[in-house]
Amino acid sequence: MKPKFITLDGIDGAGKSTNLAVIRQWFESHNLPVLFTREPGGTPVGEALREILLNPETKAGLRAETLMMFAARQQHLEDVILPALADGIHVVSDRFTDATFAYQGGGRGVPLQDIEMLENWVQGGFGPDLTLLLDVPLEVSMARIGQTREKDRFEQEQADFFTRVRAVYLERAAAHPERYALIDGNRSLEEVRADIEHALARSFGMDV
Ligand SMILES: Nc1ncnc2c1ncn2[C@@H]1O[C@H](COP(=O)(O)OP(=O)(O)O)[C@@H](O)[C@H]1O
Ligand SMILES: Cc1cn([C@H]2C[C@H](O)[C@@H](COP(=O)(O)OP(=O)(O)O)O2)c(=O)[nH]c1=O
Repeated sequence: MKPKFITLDGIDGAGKSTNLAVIRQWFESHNLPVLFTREPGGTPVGEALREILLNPETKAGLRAETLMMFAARQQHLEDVILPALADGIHVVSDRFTDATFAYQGGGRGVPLQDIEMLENWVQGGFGPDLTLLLDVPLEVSMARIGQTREKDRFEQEQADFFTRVRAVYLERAAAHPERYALIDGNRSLEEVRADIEHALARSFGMDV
């Protein structure tokens, strides 16, 4: 079986971290080799860039922020993602290029054509086989983030920023329904789990 590249994305508070455990358990129970990684991050260079990017003190401009996301991604692809796939290991990334379209494009207003250009430069034609997109209404995301943790540089943004971020995610999923599993994250954990398991099974051609 050709190894798959699967990404998990969505606005902050949609339930990504919570549901990574579901994905992990699914791979374990099907005895499939898998590597979990994240963006920005996944390599020493990427993790150093993550520190800069998420630090509320960082005053990066729009283009510098976007380029740092892609610099981290370039290293991640070269050192982690592509080698694992070449070794027959499936890869699950907690966020990928959809997040750049959504956050830097939708949120910050970087023209989407500029992001597409960088996507082509860094990735060539490479991209996820499946993107699990967790979606929740803004109020739910805000309530969840507000309750649970110290906010990073992106989480400190205001509601209108996340409205634009969410809209770009949803537009991308609507434009390429074959690649995305749009999952309503505003339900019980059991219901969300069932949808994620269903999407994974479908992607692997298993009877569902
Ligand atoms: N389906 C759900 N129902 C209720 N609470 C949830 C659900 N999914 C996640 N949460 C809670 O919301 C908060 C944010 O979830 P988390 O998984 O950290 O989101 P993300 O990684 O997408 O930012 C956590 O406190 C988590 O327990
Ligand atoms: C990958 C990526 C992430 N981001 C943002 C989205 C998130 O707010 C942040 C990464 O946080 P995230 O991975 O969600 O971490 P945590 O769940 O630990 O808070 O980086 C971008 O703005 N652009 C990108 O290309």
